[in-house]
Amino acid sequence: MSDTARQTGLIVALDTQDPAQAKAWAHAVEGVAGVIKLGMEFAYAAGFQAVADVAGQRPLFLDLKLHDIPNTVGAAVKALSHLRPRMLTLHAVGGAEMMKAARKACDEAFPEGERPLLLAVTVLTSMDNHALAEVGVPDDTRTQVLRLADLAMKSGMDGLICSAHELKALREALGDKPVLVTPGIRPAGAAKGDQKRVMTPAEARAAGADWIVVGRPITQAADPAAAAAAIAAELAA
Ligand SMILES: O=C(O)c1cc(=O)[nH]c(=O)n1[C@@H]1O[C@H](COP(=O)(O)O)[C@@H](O)[C@H]1O
Repeated sequence: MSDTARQTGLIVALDTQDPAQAKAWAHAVEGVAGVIKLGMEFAYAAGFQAVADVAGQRPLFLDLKLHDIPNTVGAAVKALSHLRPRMLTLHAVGGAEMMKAARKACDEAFPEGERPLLLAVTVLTSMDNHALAEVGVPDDTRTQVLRLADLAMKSGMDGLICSAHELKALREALGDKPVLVTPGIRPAGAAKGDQKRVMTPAEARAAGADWIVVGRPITQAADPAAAAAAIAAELAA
């Protein structure tokens, strides 16, 4: 698929502990965000009934970044299936057996199809080469992302979480099939915060992202609806 033909969607990360705030943000980005993301901050603070309440009929990216032994991760995937997420994350460094267990559990929990996309987190966008070296990985971020991406796709994952910096290399190595989702997105001039490997929405689209994930540049803006609309316009330009 050529870069110009690719549609890149916007996922808005509703990172808060407050269900009323999450609902307000979800409402503000209605029609602009293709998917809303609720993660561990919200689920741990507000609980899974609140996750279901905020998501309602909206497509949900449930970002819990599962990482445990295969039996536990498989059981967790089944336990979460009632939420019917559109996307679910797990850490690729959990290994092939863990990812295969997640995929098996997912197939069993959704026998009719329509199962969540399983997305493997490669190297967090908050990490750089130095941070990788600190956890014992001597390779650079790109090499490690490509290694984990290959393992993830061989282990039944549908897609990958990566930074926009690795998109071109991933497309070259793996083609169009993997769903590539990129956080660490910052509109020009926005504060990076704790993110290290960042790109603008337009750059991520040009590099081959299927979805970008944006949190604080929208949720902490004076007008979240306008901020989301501006990013969507940048993706559509
Ligand atoms: O899995 C994720 O969504 C994720 C992976 C990653 O490598 N980096 C990353 O930032 N995220 C998530 O993407 C969102 C980014 O938020 P902002 O930095 O506020 O735009 C947060 O909810 C993170 O949990």
